[in-house]
Amino acid sequence: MSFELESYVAQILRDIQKRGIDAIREYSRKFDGYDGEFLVREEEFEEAERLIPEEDKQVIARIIERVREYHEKQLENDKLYIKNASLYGIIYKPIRRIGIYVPGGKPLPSSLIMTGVPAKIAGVREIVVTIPPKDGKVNPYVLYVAKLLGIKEVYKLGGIQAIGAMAYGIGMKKVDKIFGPGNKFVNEAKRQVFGAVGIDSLAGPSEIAVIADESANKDYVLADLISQLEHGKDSKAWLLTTSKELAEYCNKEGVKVVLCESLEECAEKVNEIAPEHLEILTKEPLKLVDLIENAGAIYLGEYTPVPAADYFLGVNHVLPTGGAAKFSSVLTVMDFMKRISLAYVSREEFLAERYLGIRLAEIEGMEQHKRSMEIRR
Ligand SMILES: NC(=O)c1ccc[n+]([C@@H]2O[C@H](COP(=O)([O-])OP(=O)(O)OC[C@H]3O[C@@H](n4cnc5c(N)ncnc54)[C@H](O)[C@@H]3O)[C@@H](O)[C@H]2O)c1
Ligand SMILES: N[C@H](CO)Cc1c[nH]c[nH+]1
Ligand SMILES: [Zn+2]
Repeated sequence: MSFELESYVAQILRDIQKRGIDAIREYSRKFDGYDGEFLVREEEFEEAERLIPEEDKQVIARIIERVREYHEKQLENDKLYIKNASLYGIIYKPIRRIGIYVPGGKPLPSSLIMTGVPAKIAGVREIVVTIPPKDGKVNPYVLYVAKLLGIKEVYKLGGIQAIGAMAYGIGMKKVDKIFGPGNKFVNEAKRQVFGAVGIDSLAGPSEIAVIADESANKDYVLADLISQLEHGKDSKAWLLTTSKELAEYCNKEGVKVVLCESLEECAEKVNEIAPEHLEILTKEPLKLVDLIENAGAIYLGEYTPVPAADYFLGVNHVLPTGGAAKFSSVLTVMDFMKRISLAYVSREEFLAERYLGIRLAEIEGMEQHKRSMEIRR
């Protein structure tokens, strides 16, 4: 992230905090050419539903089913155990109110499926969606997906102003955590509002890295690299290969080609990049997986191209970019939940073990902590 981008976004967010809805309206006019009501009306949902052909409704239903099937397996049970008649553990609770940003430069209903489905599985009660309008309207497929998922609060808001509105509660009730991908402005705004709200990850402009050897189909490799560049000029594509012929074939605008001595060297370079997606198209792709430490998602073999994962495999396509895969992960159901630690201690354990706490309180000079443990009978 550049210093210019950071200060540009900070200035807009500060203005939104200071001037509230007036600033939101102004930026909406300026960046999205929109000057109307932000909240989508029931008639607009109905109109969107009418516009969608029956076959597309079936495609969407089937994709939602596949995404649901994959994500349901991620739901974790509370982890509790009993020791000395005491109860210890971790319990999970859904976040109460979340905001989902749906990209709208090129509207991506698939991104609402990828965020809305796991949110529902987690049991989130209140879901707000924002998406930049085009010619004053929200993409009908996005509204249709929202309707299928039971999401009623959809706002015609995009970019930094959408993130500011959700984070500071302007023109809507404030959310607890913001989810969803977006361009560099959205991503930087999410980074800056972290603290006022939670965020899922830094899921910015799309990226792909491919590790391939001489066994890979050249056309497949090139098509996959170029697929992610289609998202926009900030997207990135790297090819790491041991094949000179493939390197030459894929040496096209926007593709950074790195010719390596070995597949191990390819893996090392990938770990430095920490790409959003990594495809491995080698004779034995599974053998390389152990060497990869940093990637948002790893897809193996000829029949797992990134676009398949973007749309229908069921795996989540909201992934960290810009090197954030070094410290964060693909979106899962558990990102929509909080962990709460739980303990219910028995008298006998407390009395037998409290000398530990009392001594540590003495070491730290915490008289009142010590007293709280000492006075119990
Ligand atoms: N990492 C992931 O998981 C993932 C998944 C899907 C999509 N993506 C990425 O999401 C992005 C979607 O981008 P998009 O542009 O299509 O939609 P977007 O909704 O993210 O951004 C469009 C909005 O940006 C704002 N904007 C544009 N120019 C601006 C400017 N100069 N100053 C301030 N605000 C400005 C406008 O409000 C506009 O509505 C792509 O980069 C794509 O690669 C990432
Ligand atoms: N490739 C994107 C994630 O970086 C997801 C997506 C949505 N639509 C098309 N592609
Ligand atoms: Zn994509």
